[in-house]
Amino acid sequence: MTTTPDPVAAVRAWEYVIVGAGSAGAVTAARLAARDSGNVLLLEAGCDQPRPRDRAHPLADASRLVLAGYNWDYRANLRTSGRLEDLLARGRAGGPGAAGAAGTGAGGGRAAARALWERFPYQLGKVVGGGSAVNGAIALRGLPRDFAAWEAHGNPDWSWERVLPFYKDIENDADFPGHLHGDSGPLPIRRTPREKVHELDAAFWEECNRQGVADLPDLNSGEEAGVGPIPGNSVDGERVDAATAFLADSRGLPNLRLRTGARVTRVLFEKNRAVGVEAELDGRLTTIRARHVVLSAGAVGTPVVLQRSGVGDAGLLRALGIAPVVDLPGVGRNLVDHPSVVIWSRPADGVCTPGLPWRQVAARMSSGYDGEVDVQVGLLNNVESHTVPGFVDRLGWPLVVGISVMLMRPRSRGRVFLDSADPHAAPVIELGLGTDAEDVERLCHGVRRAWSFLRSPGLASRLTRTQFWSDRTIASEGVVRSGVRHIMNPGWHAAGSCRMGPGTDPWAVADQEGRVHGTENLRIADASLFPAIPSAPTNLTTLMLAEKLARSMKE
Ligand SMILES: Cc1cc2nc3c(=O)[nH]c(=O)nc-3n(C[C@H](O)[C@H](O)[C@H](O)COP(=O)(O)OP(=O)(O)OC[C@H]3O[C@@H](n4cnc5c(N)ncnc54)[C@H](O)[C@@H]3O)c2cc1C
Repeated sequence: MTTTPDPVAAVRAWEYVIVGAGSAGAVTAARLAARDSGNVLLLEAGCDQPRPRDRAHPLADASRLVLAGYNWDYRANLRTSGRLEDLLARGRAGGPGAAGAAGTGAGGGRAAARALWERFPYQLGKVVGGGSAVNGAIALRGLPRDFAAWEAHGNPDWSWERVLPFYKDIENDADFPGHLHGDSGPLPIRRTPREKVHELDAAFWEECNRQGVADLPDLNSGEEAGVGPIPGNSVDGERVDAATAFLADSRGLPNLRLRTGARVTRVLFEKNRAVGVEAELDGRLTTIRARHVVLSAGAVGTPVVLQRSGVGDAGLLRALGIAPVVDLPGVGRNLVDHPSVVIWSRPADGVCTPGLPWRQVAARMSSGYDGEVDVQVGLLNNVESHTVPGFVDRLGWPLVVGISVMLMRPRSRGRVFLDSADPHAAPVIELGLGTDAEDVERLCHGVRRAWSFLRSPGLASRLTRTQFWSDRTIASEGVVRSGVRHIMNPGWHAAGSCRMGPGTDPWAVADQEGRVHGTENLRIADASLFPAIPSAPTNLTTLMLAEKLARSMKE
């Protein structure tokens, strides 16, 4: 039987192959293709979005997250196990089979009855638009101090002054046109006016003011404490994801090809020069040649593709039987996400309605651990309880309201790695939340602060019951600490697993233009590059990063 080769494999060599059509991949592909810079192939493991897109379609509905249907079915260990160390020991001892089976370390081998924290649903986006197509459409920038940290990691091109023009280039901020904001970029940014916020959000806002948290009408400027409307990339309740904002207008370009159902298994090298990728196209293994390969597979996908290609910790690669191309121990390390604690309550009848906005107001403030502005607090409103992972629904509450405390700059770090060379093996994701004791202490203080908001008359009168927490549990330091450790969850803001920095940094994977150390013609452009997680959800910063990197690729 003869089979016709897939058209994308029949091209002799693409100028650029971009792996992953998520937030960063959509921007990178659109920007590269808009310049007449040769042919660009964008490969996405997931499916395309329906076009035209119905307003009621889950990918369009910004009132809720999309956690099924357009997602990777990953499970994350919220802590760490000894599994990676087992593999590294095996690699040092001489390769596959040299030591016991992987997964025998602390916490690694207990297959049965694993607690939620060991297999937390970590449903990153698997669709054109990636995370931006399934997320909460919160469009908060990082703070100037975050980029001081990026600079301190040896990336002088990423100071606040140097990133601000790129935030502005991507934004169309209708509320604050002016020198600090863009008003003609592809991404619409809107806030709910105070008089239109939901009664629960209004009560939260008032209580913030009463407790001395000042109004901050524009949370995308400055870095001081304050409360205000959340900037969002949705218009009239419709999510405007990266595919809609950046890719839609480029789809017709003759030099851009989007191929969905294309899961890249590895980068192909001649010595250390990337010459293409191997991908499963609708399940069929295919070789695609390219002069430049850009990995935009996200903070889980990118390190895993690198490891499978022989770029990573040589000890790990040897343990898996993968021939090392470049020994880069930082690949998959420094994984970080924002830990949050959510206190769930049942609203009084008639207060909440499914389909109404779920995030409208946020406050950044000090938890009280020290003077630092270290937590973001806000309500998760109008939430249907079946959409909350791990919600103990014995209580039978169909609708819930959460007050969420998110740690803005966690110190804890996790890792993502392969424990098998099988191209279909799922990555091991260990988020390491709370491995740094200070993170736990800050969250404990933040939870007490959130409790004081919840007990205010404006909120308490609209809520009937609260899950787990009470005045008594909050008064006990031990209970709060143990509660925080057990309830803390990630924000699906995976970042940092291939951090950028100079070659002198042993944990850096790419330079500040995204070029993978020790290789040629191979770049990264996605949230895995973040040297430190921004103090806010990560999408807007990922889009800004891709905009800036695409500019440098074009020069
Ligand atoms: C449920 C959820 C809620 C969130 N809420 C918010 C929010 O409200 N605000 C905010 O700012 N941020 C939010 N985030 C985070 C934000 O969306 C991400 O930080 C951002 O999308 C990361 O962009 P990226 O380009 O690095 O990766 P992604 O957008 O994840 O893109 C990676 C793409 O690569 C594809 N891919 C992966 N591996 C392969 C492979 N081997 N071959 C081919 N394709 C591959 C994936 O399918 C995906 O489409 C949320 C994320 C999730 C998942």
